[in-house]
Amino acid sequence: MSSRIPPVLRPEHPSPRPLARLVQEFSLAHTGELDGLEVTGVTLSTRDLHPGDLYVGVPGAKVHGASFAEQAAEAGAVAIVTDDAGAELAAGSGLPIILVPSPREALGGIASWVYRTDDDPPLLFGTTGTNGKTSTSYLLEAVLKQLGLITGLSTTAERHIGELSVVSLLTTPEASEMHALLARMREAGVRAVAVEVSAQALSRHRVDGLVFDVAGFTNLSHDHLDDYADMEAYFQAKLPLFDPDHARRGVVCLDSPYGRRIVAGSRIPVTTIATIGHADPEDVAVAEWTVEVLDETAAYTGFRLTGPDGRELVTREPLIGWHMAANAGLAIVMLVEAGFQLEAIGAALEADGGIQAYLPGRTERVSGERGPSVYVDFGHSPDAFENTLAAVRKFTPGRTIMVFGADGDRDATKRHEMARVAAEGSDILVITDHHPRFEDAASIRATLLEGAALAEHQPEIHEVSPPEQAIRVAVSLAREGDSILWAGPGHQDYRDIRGVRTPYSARDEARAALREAGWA
Ligand SMILES: CC(=O)N[C@H]1[C@@H](OP(=O)(O)OP(=O)(O)OC[C@H]2O[C@@H](n3ccc(=O)[nH]c3=O)[C@H](O)[C@@H]2O)O[C@H](CO)[C@@H](O)[C@@H]1O[C@H](C)C(=O)N[C@@H](C)C(=O)N[C@H](CCC(=O)O)C(=O)O
Repeated sequence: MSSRIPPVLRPEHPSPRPLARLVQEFSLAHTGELDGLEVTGVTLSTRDLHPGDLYVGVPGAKVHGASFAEQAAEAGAVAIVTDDAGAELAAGSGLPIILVPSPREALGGIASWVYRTDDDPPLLFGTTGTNGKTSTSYLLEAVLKQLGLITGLSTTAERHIGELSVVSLLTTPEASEMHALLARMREAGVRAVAVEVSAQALSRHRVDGLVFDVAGFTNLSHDHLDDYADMEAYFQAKLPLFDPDHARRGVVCLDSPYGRRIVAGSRIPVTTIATIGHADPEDVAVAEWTVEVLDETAAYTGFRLTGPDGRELVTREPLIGWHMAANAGLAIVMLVEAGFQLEAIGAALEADGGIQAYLPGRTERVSGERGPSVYVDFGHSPDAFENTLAAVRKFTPGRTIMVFGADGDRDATKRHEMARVAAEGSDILVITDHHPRFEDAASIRATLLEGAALAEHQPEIHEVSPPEQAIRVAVSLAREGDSILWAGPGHQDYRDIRGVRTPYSARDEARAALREAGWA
């Protein structure tokens, strides 16, 4: 058992800035003497506080960050930035106190100032939406690399600085970490960065102080309704990315009905893209760019991207399913909007190792030549299940076996629908555990069984815990020609059980199960 918290990437050679200047430039009230104090970093966690940091005490869901002011002082913080409530809590710490109405809202601007991230920034791409934002970000990175740029990446899976890779804790890091990451990227010569932007990040000001050159929207469907009151609130959380504070221009995919609403609510110039046969025909008719899937196999998808002024790109990429062609189309149009020529992008796609780029755990085939095809996927919403199951079924001569569990302590309202969609699209369903967190795994499975019972089509259903056992049961039931789709864990290398991250890889478990069954 181990609990591993990924490191926060910071600049290796921070350049100190006078704290008095920050207060002056931002017109902030303060108590305590600031003259002579220099700041080299910013954090909102004492667990990641370096001497010389400004500690930003935010009111959290559980506790006010300012209640850790004394620990911050002991760890070498130069001052604390907080609100009125925080100032009372920090009074005994001996730290100078800089007052702001909302520390979370102030964090992005302050971090940008400390790390000087608005000084010659790289090309910034930000992608949001329920499904496809990680894949789109990886695709952007892959093509940008082929175009000759040193790239950076921030996704739910990993952060990349050129060739350096570190696993992620949050999908979108807190603003202090985001700006530290960008400063570290600058040291490494990074000139283009693809960032996955979650709704929670927008609601919590995690991308404040960044202006994306191009913002992308994939789609919106049921997710995160533990955090948002309803779909409308979830939609509204995404909209600020399409605001001049956050992006210069946008590319909006119209495949879900929310695309049209993003266009209507956007306050920046946007261009649109839609997938023929999947978006509403009226949206396809008005979209400036269209994606048309031409041919598909279990190994690749060929598609045509058509844009204004007769622009066209026909390509065949090692991506599975129409939804991946939609993500690729979005990434390509985002690059066009950033000023790259479609022809150059086409050449980058054709180049060896281009988009072959590693898309870890995105309908990743982990089986070999013999035996059932086994795919591990990261999708964990009903919509993602539907698309991935449809793609897998299409190339499966035999039966489709699905293995999945649901997140504990995350949106419980989607569990019935996830299970119903999974039952509808599979011949055999193996219901198992995912990250139980602090919930009871057996009762999550019971809810999933209830949801599966709502499907019109009833597959053979097994309930197997833990997931290491579930994949072995699935493999033992599979025959040559069958496919197994294990949805949820994707690239992740741990399971969260009662707050402890236990090392575990679905990809490794699936390979081991195939070996033990004599298929590999
Ligand atoms: C609901 C939520 O967003 N919570 C975030 C929030 O935690 P919190 O408000 O509970 O913080 P708290 O425990 O009350 O502590 C308050 C403050 O005291 C600080 N503190 C606390 C203890 C201590 O010893 N020292 C210290 O400095 C904390 O760092 C924090 O700044 O602030 C923390 C510090 O930055 C975040 O790690 C934490 O994200 C948690 C881990 C989380 O799971 N967030 C999810 C909802 C999330 O943001 N998900 C999205 C989308 C995922 C997706 O794409 O599906 C994401 O972008 O990851």
